[in-house]
Amino acid sequence: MPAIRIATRASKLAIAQTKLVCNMLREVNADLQIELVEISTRGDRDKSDFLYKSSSSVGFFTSELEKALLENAADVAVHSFKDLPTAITPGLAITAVPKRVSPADALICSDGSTSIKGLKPGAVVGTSSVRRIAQLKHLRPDVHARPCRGNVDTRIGKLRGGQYDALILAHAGLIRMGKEDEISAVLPFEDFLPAPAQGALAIQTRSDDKTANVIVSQIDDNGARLRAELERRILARLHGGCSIPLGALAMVEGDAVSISAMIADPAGEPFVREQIRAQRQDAEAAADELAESLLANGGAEILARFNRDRE
Ligand SMILES: NCc1[nH]cc(CCC(=O)O)c1CC(=O)O
Repeated sequence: MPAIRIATRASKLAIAQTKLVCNMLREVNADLQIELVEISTRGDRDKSDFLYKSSSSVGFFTSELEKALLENAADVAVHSFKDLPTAITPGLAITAVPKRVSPADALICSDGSTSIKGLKPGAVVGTSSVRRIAQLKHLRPDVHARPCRGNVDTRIGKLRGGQYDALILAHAGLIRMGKEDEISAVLPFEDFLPAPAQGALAIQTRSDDKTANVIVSQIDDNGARLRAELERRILARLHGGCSIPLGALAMVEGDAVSISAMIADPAGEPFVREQIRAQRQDAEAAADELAESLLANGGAEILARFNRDRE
């Protein structure tokens, strides 16, 4: 059998994620030959602080990987699902969403605080995500959010160097990089909703590549896919794929699903958060209903203002 070529970003986290995927693929296919194709993306090269406000950030971490698939320079691309725009690229398919690790956000503090409420007055928190900033300011109007980019090690280095009092990062990324010891708190969903599909991976192939599709589809996890797709459905209804101050989390328990979502001004107010429950077969309609309800109850104004301010 010829080697399957897997495109990955070259960051430590991306490589760690891709190795996990390689292991999953080998578990279902013991003698699979794998070749890694490392690709640098705009997101890896651009270190500007205000990335997440810019509408040109669509596909920032993913479009070069998609291009490699379309040009037949690779057969499989491994993405952090939350980085993938909601608009699907013709010719490509998400063939697997493997079992998801934690969707939560995590707090790393330099002063021993173990919650957002416990941060010292006026603390400086490093994050460039408008979703994290909005929820942080909602809970603690007195703290300051300051942009923080770079890979996980760079960010933690800046924290230890005294540039910030705390950081908010994806729990999943910290787990995958073996940095769980650094975590001060995993943020509870009641306070803090994750980005749509955070913690999930999207494994993409060419739609017509039967060989790759047969192999890759074996590591798909039904529940992980359903949850991530419901969350992204809300994102798609509220926006195309650029980064907006939206959190969404779907939970599946047996035949029932519950979906929570929030949209807020990055200043922390106005802030709208709602939840809906439904039977699994009605889950898509429930996600649409939740998105409409958010928009009707203040979300439309929040979004209009956000989009105006970032132009
Ligand atoms: N855009 C950055 C990004 N994309 C995916 C992850 C973490 C892993 C994941 O959410 O699956 C991160 C870093 C972070 O948010 O802290």
